[in-house]
Amino acid sequence: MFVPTLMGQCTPEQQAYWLPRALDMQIIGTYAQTELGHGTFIRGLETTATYDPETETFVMNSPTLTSYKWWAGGLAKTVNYCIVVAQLYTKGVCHGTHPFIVQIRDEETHMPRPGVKVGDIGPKLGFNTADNGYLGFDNYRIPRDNMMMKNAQVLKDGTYVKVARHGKATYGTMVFVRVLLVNEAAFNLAKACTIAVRYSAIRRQCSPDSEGSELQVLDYSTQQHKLFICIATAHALQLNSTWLWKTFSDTLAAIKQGNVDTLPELHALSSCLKALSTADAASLIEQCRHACGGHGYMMSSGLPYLYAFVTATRTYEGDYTILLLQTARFLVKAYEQVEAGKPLTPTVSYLSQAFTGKKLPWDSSPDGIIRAFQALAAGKLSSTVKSLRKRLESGLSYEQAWELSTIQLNGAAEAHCRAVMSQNYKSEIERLTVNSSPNVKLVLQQLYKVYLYYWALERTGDLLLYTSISESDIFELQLRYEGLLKEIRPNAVGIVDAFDLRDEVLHSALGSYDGNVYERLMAEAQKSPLNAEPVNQTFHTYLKPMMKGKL
Ligand SMILES: CC(C)(COP(=O)(O)OP(=O)(O)OC[C@H]1O[C@@H](n2cnc3c(N)ncnc32)[C@H](O)[C@@H]1OP(=O)(O)O)[C@@H](O)C(=O)NCCC(=O)NCCSC(=O)/C=C/CCCCCCCCCCCCC(=O)O
Ligand SMILES: Cc1cc2nc3c(=O)[nH]c(=O)nc-3n(C[C@H](O)[C@H](O)[C@H](O)COP(=O)(O)OP(=O)(O)OC[C@H]3O[C@@H](n4cnc5c(N)ncnc54)[C@H](O)[C@@H]3O)c2cc1C
Repeated sequence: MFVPTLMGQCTPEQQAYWLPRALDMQIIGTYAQTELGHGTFIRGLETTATYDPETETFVMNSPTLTSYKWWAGGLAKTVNYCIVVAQLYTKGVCHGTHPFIVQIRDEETHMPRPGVKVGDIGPKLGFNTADNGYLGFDNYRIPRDNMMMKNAQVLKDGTYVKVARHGKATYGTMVFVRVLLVNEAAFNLAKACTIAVRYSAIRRQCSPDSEGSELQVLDYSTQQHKLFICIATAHALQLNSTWLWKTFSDTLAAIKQGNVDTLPELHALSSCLKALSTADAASLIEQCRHACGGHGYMMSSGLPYLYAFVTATRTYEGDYTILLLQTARFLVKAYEQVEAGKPLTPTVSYLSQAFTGKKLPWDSSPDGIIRAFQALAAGKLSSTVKSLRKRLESGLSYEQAWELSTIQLNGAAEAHCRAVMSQNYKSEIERLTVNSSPNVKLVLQQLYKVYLYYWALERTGDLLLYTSISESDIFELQLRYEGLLKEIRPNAVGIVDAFDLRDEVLHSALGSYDGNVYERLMAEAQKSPLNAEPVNQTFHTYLKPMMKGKL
């Protein structure tokens, strides 16, 4: 996050000074925005940067315990520089949060600079290879030039100058990392399902008829139900990640030309796609662990590490709930656009359906299900706006009405994102497989149908509300979904092998390519320190005295 912020928030002159040093690892930095007391509410951050024109410096301070920077990766013991997001004061006026480059340790001795308090925040659920730290300032001075001045400046005499035309220029790094995190979610889910599917092909358990041999657990329908949605989702996230990256690049190019019109849609898309991709990946990685029984609970399976790493992404770079609410904010505005007869941006063009007043005729084809997801999203948004307006009519303020409607707002945002992801998934597969062999086309079509059928069956309640789907349609769809799982089964191992993830990347006794699961589990067990000697010394110090009643 240090380098992307230098690139996004510094003037060309500042980049010329800082970037080469950062890229050459002459300095190591982190991005310190979150505080002990605030992570989501950026405008509530308490760290201050007060400009002193006498010395042409900013004085950094942590006025309260809750103002201590908290969480930044590498902050505890690794970095010697930080990008610190602080409330900027000059001439007695607060201009809100701005980014500053702050040296916190001596480049030679690595000792913390005078006025800097820094340390580790302690053990975490995962991410323990990163020394996330805390940071406090006590009247610590930095040069004026260390304010990152691409979007705003403070002149030598303390005059504040706003440069960027759009108010959220300083949030650019977060959008960039959110876009990256969709790809990270796909990559880590692909690892987990490779591990779980390979293991499920090796693992044999139970024989339905007492004479027969035990079945591969991958042959069980319930195991296929657990795992094939994981494979389909890994592809869905990867294709949406590529699509979002292009949207991000196009928006950046437009902003460089001074056109910020597509920024709100990019923020809405990056928010909900980051939220859903990280939440789906985390829950499906845990589902992969569940599918591997006891051995999935071993650290040597690689699955606990993957879960602990990915579940953090649901929180950092914008908590799941918060980001969906950002998307909901954009959707409510789009709804009002439709009412006013104004044109809509591409990803919300389907919202006009919300005004037909009719249920969408059910069509179980892939395109029909995608249209159903769009009708569902439009219907949920319409119902949410109705609740919002009912509360406003009761005399509540907009903020109060909004807060009371946030459960529905989040539901509408999730439905919108599912519709966007489904549309992208199918259209990207069709675009990318134009020249593919029939077999590849068939397998990838089977996977996106698993995705569509799975989520349609997960959302039958909403489909009954907003489409003409009937009980028998749902019954038929369930049978079709279960049949599709059986069609995929023969190719399942080949499909995860196609992720082409080396053993060194998987780090898994269960998922290694050679399938020698039991030998690897035993080999990993031998590494346990408890196996260093036949009798551990605790027998003599605790167990034996206890058994002799002497403890
Ligand atoms: C958005 C908030 C929640 C609210 O902000 P606020 O200022 O109050 O704004 P609002 O009033 O809600 O809205 C005002 C308007 O501004 C618009 N807006 C808001 N945000 C943005 C934005 N980002 N872009 C554009 N527009 C924006 C909003 O729509 C409103 O517009 P309008 O008025 O409706 O028109 C805000 O508080 C917020 O964002 N909070 C979340 C805080 C957050 O995200 N914190 C993150 C801290 S940093 C962090 O967590 C870092 C984590 C690092 C972990 C490790 C990262 C690993 C990277 C993985 C990738 C690895 C890739 C390489 C792998 C390899 O090489 O192998
Ligand atoms: C592994 C990891 C690495 C991190 N790395 C960094 C880093 O390098 N740099 C950095 O600056 N930060 C980092 N963070 C911090 C991260 O950005 C914050 O944790 C995140 O932004 C969430 O903020 P918070 O922790 O204050 O949670 P809070 O915002 O306090 O959320 C707590 C709960 O309150 C809910 N909530 C909060 N506000 C609202 C609201 N307005 N409406 C409804 N519900 C609400 C949330 O949904 C959540 O359920 C990291 C965090 C983790 C876990």
